[in-house]
Amino acid sequence: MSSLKRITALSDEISKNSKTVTDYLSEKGLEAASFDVDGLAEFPINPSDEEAFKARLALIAATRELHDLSLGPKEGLRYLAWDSANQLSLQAVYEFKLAEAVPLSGSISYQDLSEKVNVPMLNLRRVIRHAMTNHIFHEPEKGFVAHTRTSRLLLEDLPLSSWVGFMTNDLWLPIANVVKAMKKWPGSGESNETSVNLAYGTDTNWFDWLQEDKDLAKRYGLAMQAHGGGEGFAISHTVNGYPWGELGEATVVDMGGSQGYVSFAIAEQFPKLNFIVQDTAGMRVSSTIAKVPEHLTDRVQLTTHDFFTPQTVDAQVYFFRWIFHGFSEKYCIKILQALTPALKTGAKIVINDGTLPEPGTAGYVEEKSMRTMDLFMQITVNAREREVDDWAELFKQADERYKFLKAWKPEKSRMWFIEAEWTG
Ligand SMILES: C[S@@+](CC[C@H](N)C(=O)[O-])C[C@H]1O[C@@H](n2cnc3c(N)ncnc32)[C@H](O)[C@@H]1O
Repeated sequence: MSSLKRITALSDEISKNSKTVTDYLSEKGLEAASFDVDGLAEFPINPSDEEAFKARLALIAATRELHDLSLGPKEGLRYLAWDSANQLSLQAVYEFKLAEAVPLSGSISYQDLSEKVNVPMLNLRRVIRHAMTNHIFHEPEKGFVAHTRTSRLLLEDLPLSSWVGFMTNDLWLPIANVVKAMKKWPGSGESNETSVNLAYGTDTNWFDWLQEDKDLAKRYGLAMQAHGGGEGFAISHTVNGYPWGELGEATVVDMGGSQGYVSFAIAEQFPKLNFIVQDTAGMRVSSTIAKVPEHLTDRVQLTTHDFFTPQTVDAQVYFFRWIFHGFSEKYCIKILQALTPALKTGAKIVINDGTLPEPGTAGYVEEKSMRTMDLFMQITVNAREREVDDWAELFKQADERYKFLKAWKPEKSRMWFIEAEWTG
């Protein structure tokens, strides 16, 4: 397609998809998301409303491409490289607690704000004015700062503001050390040979290291909550995306199942299933242990088991959600091998995890999200997201008696199901 035609096609697509979205919202008497301080922080489009849901994703992809095309490759690359300044202004907003210091209604002068947060006026004003180019705060009249819906989220949504702090504060130095780590430890799958180790001068792996700092551990936990609340990661996809009902009366071992919240959700909907939720001893101390809801106590048990040690529980299904993407091949193979002592012929291994789409096959939003997640797994733990073929290979390498069955992505989910069977 000629470059002129591409621009016209994109703008037509944008106009068509905006109309689909706005028609859908106005028919329901709803508003769109907005930067207005009292506006909506999210589009109220139910994923089951296929047309509007898909139109919005197409709108994001087309506006992004048209934006980049309008810049052109040369200017685009210049911008791309120095857009790390976005991280800088966002970090300053987080670190100086500016969302708390700006009043929710009305505005505050830069001078008063500067005194309130104890940051010199000129430095403060420039980071805020840069943040404003990303819709964080606005300047209703010259010299005054007021909230937008985006900055208000930093004030009111603790998991999301923790995500911001975690990414801009805690992971910024590691990000700057990834290439250095790749040169120092080429191809390493060890979780203590990462950019985090270089950035913070530690030999300890990421999870142990972050537990040493209570504030960081808390911020990480909240940030992961914000990530789990992101589009496509809801537990409902785990509950509805696998034919749990076809298992009949069965026991599922939820390995690395944390405090059991995923098992609770599946158990609620499938009354014939029993769950053994295994996690490390550290997750079973009184300060972290969740209560099993009263009506599920006879079907869900929280237990302790290290998945690198031989499995002893006899079950029909061994379930892993968000486990394998946190480990390199060597360790994933160890986890699968440690299962084999307990496996009976026909036992299923069910994995619910990220999977990289074949390049160009997923929409822009999903592709970008999964590619970014893949990089973050490298940054923190030298792990990776996998393609479908990689999953099949993983089972093969662990033990020839594993038979890889299939991998699929429930519609609208960003997480996949990967299923294998024990034939031994
Ligand atoms: C990313 S979380 C996933 C939790 C849960 N499956 C979910 O979907 O939200 C990883 C979990 O694996 C657990 N874990 C890490 N190492 C483990 C090990 N060696 N044995 C058992 N569980 C482990 C962690 O404590 C944590 O609960």
